[in-house]
Amino acid sequence: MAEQENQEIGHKELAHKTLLQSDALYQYILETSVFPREHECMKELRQMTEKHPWGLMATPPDEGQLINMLVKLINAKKTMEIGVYTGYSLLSTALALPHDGKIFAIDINREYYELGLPMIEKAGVAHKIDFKEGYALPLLDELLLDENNKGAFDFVFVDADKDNYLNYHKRVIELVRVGGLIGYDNTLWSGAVAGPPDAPMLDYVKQFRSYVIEVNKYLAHDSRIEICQIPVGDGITLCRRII
Ligand SMILES: C[S@@+](CC[C@H](N)C(=O)[O-])C[C@H]1O[C@@H](n2cnc3c(N)ncnc32)[C@H](O)[C@@H]1O
Repeated sequence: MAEQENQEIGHKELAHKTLLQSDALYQYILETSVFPREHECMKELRQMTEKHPWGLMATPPDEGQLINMLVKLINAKKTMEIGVYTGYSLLSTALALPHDGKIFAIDINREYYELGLPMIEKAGVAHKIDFKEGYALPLLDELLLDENNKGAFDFVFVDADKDNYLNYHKRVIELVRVGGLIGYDNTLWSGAVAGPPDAPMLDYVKQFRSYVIEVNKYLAHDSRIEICQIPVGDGITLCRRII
């Protein structure tokens, strides 16, 4: 019984990430809005990633579509991604950027990135990506040593270790320009943020739940930003820097 409850509050059968109650509705959104528009190389990358043992880590296709739209709406040219994995959100960003746009992309694991790289190359956007293998925190600190990087980024997508989100925010807020956007992924954390701490939940959900709650509280009261919580995928909090 407990195991069954666990599955019910986690990602549905671990087959996809969505907070929608009905799988049929999610499928409807994908089939009517996302898949007909999905770039051929994004599709290839997504299908390859779905077969990877950690495939569930990837940004889901409806969220990828949202990121692509946001990057275009704010006319972003210089962006950053923290947590690349095989590159689904990276490719959706790269495709939205102008030809001379740039993404500073960070991940501790280059092998993951290299799995998706052939599809990024096929899409003709690999030249926009500056991939850095390493831990994000020291790389952000290094960027901050150069005054020219402060306020230089139009968009930053944060999708790595949840226990560091607050540390990332303290740095990224200085790197994004006023009027620019930061997207923090997984901020609804399978819905566990709204449930009691002793509710049945998958181990990894339990492990990081308090960090996600802490960052959500912080963002809600940070006067340097306006925020908007969007229940797409596992929840993305958009933060627009205002001062
Ligand atoms: C959820 S996945 C990213 C998914 C990706 N955005 C996508 O669309 O497929 C998280 C990634 O963060 C990376 N990561 C975890 N901790 C990190 C850290 N401290 N610094 C940099 N990358 C990290 C992992 O290697 C993993 O590839």
